[in-house]
Amino acid sequence: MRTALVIGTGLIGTSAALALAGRGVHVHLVDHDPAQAETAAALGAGTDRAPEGPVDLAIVAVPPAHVAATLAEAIRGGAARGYLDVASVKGGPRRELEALGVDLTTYLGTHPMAGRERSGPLAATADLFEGRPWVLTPTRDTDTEVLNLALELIALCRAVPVVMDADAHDRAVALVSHTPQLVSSMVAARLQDADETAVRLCGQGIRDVTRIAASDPRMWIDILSANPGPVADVLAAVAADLDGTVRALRALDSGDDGRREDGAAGIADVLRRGNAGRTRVPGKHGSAPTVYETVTVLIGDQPGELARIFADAGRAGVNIEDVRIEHAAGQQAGHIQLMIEPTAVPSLIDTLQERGWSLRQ
Ligand SMILES: NC(=O)c1ccc[n+]([C@@H]2O[C@H](COP(=O)([O-])OP(=O)(O)OC[C@H]3O[C@@H](n4cnc5c(N)ncnc54)[C@H](O)[C@@H]3O)[C@@H](O)[C@H]2O)c1
Ligand SMILES: O=C(O)C(=O)C[C@]1(C(=O)O)C=C[C@@H](O)C=C1
Repeated sequence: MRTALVIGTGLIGTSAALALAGRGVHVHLVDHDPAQAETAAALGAGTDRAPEGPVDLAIVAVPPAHVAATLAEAIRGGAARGYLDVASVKGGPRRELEALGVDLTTYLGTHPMAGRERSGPLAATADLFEGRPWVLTPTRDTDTEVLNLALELIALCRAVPVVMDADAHDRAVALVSHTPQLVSSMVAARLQDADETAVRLCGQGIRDVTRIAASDPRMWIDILSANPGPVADVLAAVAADLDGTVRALRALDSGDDGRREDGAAGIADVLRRGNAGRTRVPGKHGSAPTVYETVTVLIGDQPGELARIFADAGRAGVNIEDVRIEHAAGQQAGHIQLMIEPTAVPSLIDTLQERGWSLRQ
């Protein structure tokens, strides 16, 4: 692929453009808000000048409700040899395109399973898709050329291609993406009017559960409107668990020993099923889940602390698999949690203690 056109230069469009531009593809950037395309160009994602002729691949990265109309216009205008979209839902946009009577042989519906709770080009990064699944939904009519262009895009973004049927994709993301978004929003919504004395105690648990509650509601209204049935099915199952859990907690709160025992069994059941589900979440880069050990270290809120601790971990020969930072309320310090292979724990602890770091249990 030598040339590409990205239509919609927000988080996803600009991230793909940055990856392509960084690997030598000439990328043109278009957005219905020209300031967004200008920002993406200033970040090094390509040029905001229109291409002079058809490009190799057009990537449509606009909100789901605008995907079909944007694609139809690009296909009818002959903007590219192949066209794909990256929307979070696949069945609806394809049916809308079919209804518009567009020739769909050069079109492929795709969905990278990577993103962030922030929107716009300034949130984009060239490595957003690295190691992440990128779903392709070809049909019998899809041209081999557009399939090959999509595979090249995915390889250039260092993602992992996964081929699926569009409706099966929508049912899968209802479970692993769309319902989690709603549940995160509902937990975060409890905080809206909560007392400040409670909110200032927020620790890592609630940060983990509510990160995606900061996502753009307009985008999610679009996504959920295009996948309401499958999401309602999963949410109904969650609601049944919620009902059972409330009943178990009420029983635990009663004065009757038998009811309390039943309540404890109900709570244990949901927690154990949660453990079992969590072990099925793939690890970094889509590999089999790995259980890491966490080493927690106190860090000061001053320049260079993170660089210093990473350098000391490097000195211990330890690969940091994941990292989290928790800032202590009202203090010039915080905790950094370093997730590492269990066998590396003794050597990391020894080195960090030698280098004067304060470790926490
Ligand atoms: N945010 C995520 O985590 C994520 C992950 C994977 C896929 N997606 C999908 O990627 C697409 C883009 O999402 P995003 O997070 O980058 O959103 P975003 O809000 O960051 O960017 C969308 C961009 O599209 C532009 N736009 C809107 N309508 C347009 C039109 N008709 N023509 C041209 N430009 C238009 C907007 O000005 C904006 O710059 C969506 O379809 C979304 O479902 C999002
Ligand atoms: O990590 C996040 O912030 C995301 O919400 C990303 C996420 C997801 O659910 O995994 C959200 C929607 C997209 O369609 C794909 C990815």
